[in-house]
Amino acid sequence: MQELICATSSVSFNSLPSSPVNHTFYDNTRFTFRFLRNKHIASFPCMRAQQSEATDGSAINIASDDSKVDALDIKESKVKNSQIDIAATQGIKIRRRPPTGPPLHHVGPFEFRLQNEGNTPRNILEEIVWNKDTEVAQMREKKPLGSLKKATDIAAPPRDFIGALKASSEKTGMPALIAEVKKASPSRGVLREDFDPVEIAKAYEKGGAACLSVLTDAKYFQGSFENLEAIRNAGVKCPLLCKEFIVDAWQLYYARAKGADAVLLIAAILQDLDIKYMTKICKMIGLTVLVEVHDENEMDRVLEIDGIQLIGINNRNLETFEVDISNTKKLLEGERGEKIRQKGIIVVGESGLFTPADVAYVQEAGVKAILVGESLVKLEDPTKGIALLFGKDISE
Ligand SMILES: O=P(O)(O)OC[C@@H](O)[C@@H](O)c1c[nH]c2ccccc12
Repeated sequence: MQELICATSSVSFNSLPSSPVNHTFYDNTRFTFRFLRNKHIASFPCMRAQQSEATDGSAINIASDDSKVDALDIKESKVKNSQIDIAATQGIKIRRRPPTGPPLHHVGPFEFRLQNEGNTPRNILEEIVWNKDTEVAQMREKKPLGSLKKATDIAAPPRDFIGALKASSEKTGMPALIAEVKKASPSRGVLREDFDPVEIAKAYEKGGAACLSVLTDAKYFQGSFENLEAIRNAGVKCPLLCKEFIVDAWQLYYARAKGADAVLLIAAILQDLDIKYMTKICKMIGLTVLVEVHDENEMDRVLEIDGIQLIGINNRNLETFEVDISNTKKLLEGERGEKIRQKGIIVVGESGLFTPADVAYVQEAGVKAILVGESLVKLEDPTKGIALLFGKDISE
C-alpha cells in the first residue's frame, strides 16, 4: 500500500487510495501530486467541503524531476510552518503532530526510528492527538471516504440533539443531562469494572437523561464505536454524542455511519478554520456540533464563528487534568455571557459535577445542560445516581 505524507493542512489527510484522481474529497481543490520512490506526496493549499467525485485530471500535476521535488518540499515545509504559525496566533498550544515528523523514517528501502525531544508529546492531550492522527490514518486505509459516505447515506436518520436538551430543561426547570457512557479515563483509571454500555445507557435513559455521550476512544478511555452502535441498535431513544478526539473530517462521516447524532469538536486542538470547515460538513450530514472550550481565549475564538449553537465549557483542563467547576462561571461572566445569550447559544457545563450543589452552581452561572460521567457511571445503579445528582427524580 502506498503512503501519502501530507503536512499542508492542520486537518490530517494521511492516506489516499492509490488513484487520487477518483478520490472524492478534493473536488475543486488544486493539489499537486507526485511519486517519490514508493511514496506519494501530495500538497494542496487548503481543504474544501467535499461534494462530488474529483475527476478533473488537469488539476493534477505529476512532478517527477528532482527540481520540482525540491520545490515541493520547500512549499510543503512553508505551508506546514504557516499552519503552526496560525495555530500560535490563535493561542493553540497543542501541536497536532510531532514537529520533527513521525518517529518512523524511511531511507531508501530501510526504515528506522528516531528518538529526539521534538517527538515527545508535552502533555496527555498532545499524546492523545498524535496517537489519534496515526489511528485515523490506518482506519482511513481500511475504509476510504467513498465507502464511508455510502454507509452514511443509509445510516438511520440523525435525531434532534439540541431539541432534546431544550425539551428536557423546559420540562424539569433544571439543566438537561447529557449522561456519559465512560469506562475509564487517563486521569481516573477504570471507573467501573463490570461495564455493560447498553445497560448503562438504558439506566441513564430511565433516570431522565436527555442525551447520552459515548466515549469511542479505545486507547485512553477504553471506549469503542461498537459501544456507540450497540447503544443505538438497542432502541435507546436519547440522541447520542460521539465523544472522540476529532482531528480529521473523515471521523465525522465515520461517527455518523456508526449512528452518532452529535460530535465533539475541541477548540484546544482545532484551529478556527478547522472548526468552521468541520461544522459545515456536520451540517451537511445532519450531525449536531458541540464545541468544547476551556478558557477565555477558546471561548472568544468560538464566539466569532458563525453557526455555533452549542458550546461546552470543560471544567477539566485536558492538559493537566485539573478540575475546577468555577471555570464554567468564569467563562460566562460579563460581556461574554451577554454575547452568548444574544446569540441564543446553549451552554453545557462539563466535568467534575457530583452533587445537587454543583448542579445548582453551574445552573446559576447560566448553563442549560450538563455533561456528567464519573459521578453517575461509578454508582451501582446509574438511574438512582441521576436522582442523587439532581437532588430529585427528573425522569417524570
Ligand atoms: O467524568 P466527568 O468528570 O463527569 O466528565 C465528563 C466529561 O465532561 C468528560 O469525560 C470530558 C469532557 N470533555 C472531554 C473530551 C474528551 C474526553 C472526555 C471529556
